[in-house]
Amino acid sequence: MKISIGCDHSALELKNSIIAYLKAKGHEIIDRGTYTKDSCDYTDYGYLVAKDIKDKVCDRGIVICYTGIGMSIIANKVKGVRCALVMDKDAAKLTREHNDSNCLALSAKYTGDAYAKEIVDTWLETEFSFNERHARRIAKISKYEEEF
Ligand SMILES: O=C(CO)[C@H](O)[C@H](O)[C@H](O)COP(=O)(O)O
Repeated sequence: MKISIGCDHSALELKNSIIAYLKAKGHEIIDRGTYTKDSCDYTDYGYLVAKDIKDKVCDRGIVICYTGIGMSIIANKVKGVRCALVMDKDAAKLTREHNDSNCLALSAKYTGDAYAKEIVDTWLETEFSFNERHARRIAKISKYEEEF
């Protein structure tokens, strides 16, 4: 899979660790930064990843900040992006099955390195359940998005 990934200063180590992990598994990575621990704004990196999803230059996106909240907010501003902030493996599975989420937000504060990788694996490996009610709700998200 081609995965775009970005973080702010608070999540640099987790981002780099996940990138190394995913590359070792054969995934293609677009690293949108940040690249140093200098304080920066999560908005700029979350936007770049979300834009990659919107522009279809990647299959999925992963965004990471201290809580994961800021990143999920900015990513969800971009049309077509369904970003889920996930701290639990079961939720990683459910957000793929129910929401067909195309972006995963992680927290460097609340989620340790090993568990974050388990979440990433689950999220990448779980397919959307092509169920009428889930498809209908996702279509409504797109419809409401068009209205604003
Ligand atoms: O947006 C956030 C909070 O929801 C992110 O976790 C940021 O990483 C955090 O705000 C960064 O804070 P800092 O004090 O500038 O390191």
